[in-house]
Amino acid sequence: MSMRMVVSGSLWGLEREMHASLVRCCGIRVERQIVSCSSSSSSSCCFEAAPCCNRRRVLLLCRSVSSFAAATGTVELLSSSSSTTRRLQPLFLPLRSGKLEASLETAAAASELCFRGEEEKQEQGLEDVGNNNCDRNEEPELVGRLTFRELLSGAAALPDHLLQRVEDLGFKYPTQVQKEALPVLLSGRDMILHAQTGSGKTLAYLLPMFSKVVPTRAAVQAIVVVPTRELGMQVAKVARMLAGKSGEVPAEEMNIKRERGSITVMALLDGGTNSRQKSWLKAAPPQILVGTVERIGRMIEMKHLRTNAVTTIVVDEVDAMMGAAKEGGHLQKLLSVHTRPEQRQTILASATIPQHRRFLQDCVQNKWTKENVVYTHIQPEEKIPSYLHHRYVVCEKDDRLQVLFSVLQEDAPNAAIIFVNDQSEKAKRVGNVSATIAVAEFLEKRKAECLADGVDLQWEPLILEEDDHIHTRFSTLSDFREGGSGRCLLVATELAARGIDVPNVCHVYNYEWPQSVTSYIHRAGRTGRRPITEEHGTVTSFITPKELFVLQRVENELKLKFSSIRVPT
Ligand SMILES: Nc1ncnc2c1ncn2[C@@H]1O[C@H](COP(=O)(O)OP(=O)(O)OP(=O)(O)O)[C@@H](O)[C@H]1O
Repeated sequence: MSMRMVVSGSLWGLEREMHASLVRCCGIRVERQIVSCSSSSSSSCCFEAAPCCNRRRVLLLCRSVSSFAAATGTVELLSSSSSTTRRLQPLFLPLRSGKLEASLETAAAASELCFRGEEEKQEQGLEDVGNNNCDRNEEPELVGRLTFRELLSGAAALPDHLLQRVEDLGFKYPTQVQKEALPVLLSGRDMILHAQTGSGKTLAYLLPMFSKVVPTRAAVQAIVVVPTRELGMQVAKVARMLAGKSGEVPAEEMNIKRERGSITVMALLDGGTNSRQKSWLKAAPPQILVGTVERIGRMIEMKHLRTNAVTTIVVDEVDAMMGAAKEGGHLQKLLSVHTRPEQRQTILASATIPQHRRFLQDCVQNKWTKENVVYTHIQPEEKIPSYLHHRYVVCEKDDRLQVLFSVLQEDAPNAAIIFVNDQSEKAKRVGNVSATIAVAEFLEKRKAECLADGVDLQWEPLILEEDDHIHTRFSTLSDFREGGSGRCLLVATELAARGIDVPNVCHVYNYEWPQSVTSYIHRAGRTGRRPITEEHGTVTSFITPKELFVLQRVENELKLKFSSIRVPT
């Protein structure tokens, strides 16, 4: 049986153990977990969990008698208004002297009758009294086929024109993260959205934002903060598609072209022309702004950007930004000085939120979010999508280019990203050739040699790195997205690791081993980006014999298995 689990503040730190114990003692697999930070957490957890209850059972673990009583009371209250909340199950878990499994067994035994009763009813094909035909969707095989319209009509409603827009764009079924997050976000709650790469977080945060924006009001009402220009262009493009702007709007001149009554989206990104951005913001403020944090901060401080009408702030890749000294400072100022949490809905999203409990506390203490922020973690046991295949090749540093060439020849990917590490400042100063250029030039050279022998590899190596001019970066990424006529191989630094979405990338190569496990997750997540189909993607790392030990660490931490490949001859 798979369930959702809700843990209140007093049980923080025990989730991981509880997942394992629930499987062992009760045969329950936790598919999603909610943590509430509020002081009256058990009651607020019930409210949080209620929207999910018409699809799955939700287990609410309480440690003290008083929180259990509060939870039971709230469930009863909710049940009188909605039959679906009968699937919300408070469980009293006294947890004396750390005996988690013993407490869990006793608690589960006490509630078993209730679960078994429901299972038996389902087996006999009996419908729950008072439940409408929603229950038919509770069959596991049908859950994945719930449409946006079914999910978002009724209590957690999305305006019809937006639902229509989503369907017109070809999105019929919500992904897991959208199913979980949208009802809660549409109720107006703040959220820390922690879900795997490629799981569809962008749509999950943009739809509630669009549902609140008033098209006739010429003021910035929503801000999406992103770490890089590249990700900003991508998010702005999705937002413009939702706003009904046809096709891609690459030139920032188009931002100002606002039809009466329609929502406008402006990209306020590093590298744009300051004076133009200023006059656009003044003459025709867009309703939605997608920007890099430094640029947004500067515009606010110079009083070109007014934030008094802002009702939503989204921070995408929040861990990357909070973790960077400069961006972190600007971001904190935006969240707690330039705007106030009680005046807005705040959504902080990422596929990686290290030390999430600490982060949750920081959010509340520093007033980055409201106190009752919901922490939504989709598939907490799976930090990386299960449909990625992880391989490694052992080779010495000096042989790496040749080995890369052989592996590429064998794989023949239509679109791939080859990651190298950022060049150090010292290496730049002494004028060393960057790894991106070394790899791309080598591939070009071998391509030419093969062509001279009558073999057309059809490779098109492209380079993406921070030091390139923004226009070069923009056109490189456009070329890569469009695919061109050949097999596109993007040789990129860490810049391409966060958020970039090119669905046909089937291979990622770590030409240089990433500097952290977090970086491995994000690089790997550039492939396998079709959340509904769960198509496989392959991640191949090139490591020296001395680096072999790092694989074990990643295997343990991410619970994955690397397979070794031999150098193709
Ligand atoms: N409901 C859906 N049905 C089909 N495809 C979807 C759906 N929602 C999103 N997608 C597609 O899934 C891909 C990944 O979505 P998105 O970029 O939002 O992922 P993400 O969770 O933000 O990933 P990352 O953490 O890597 O940034 C995109 O190509 C997007 O168009």
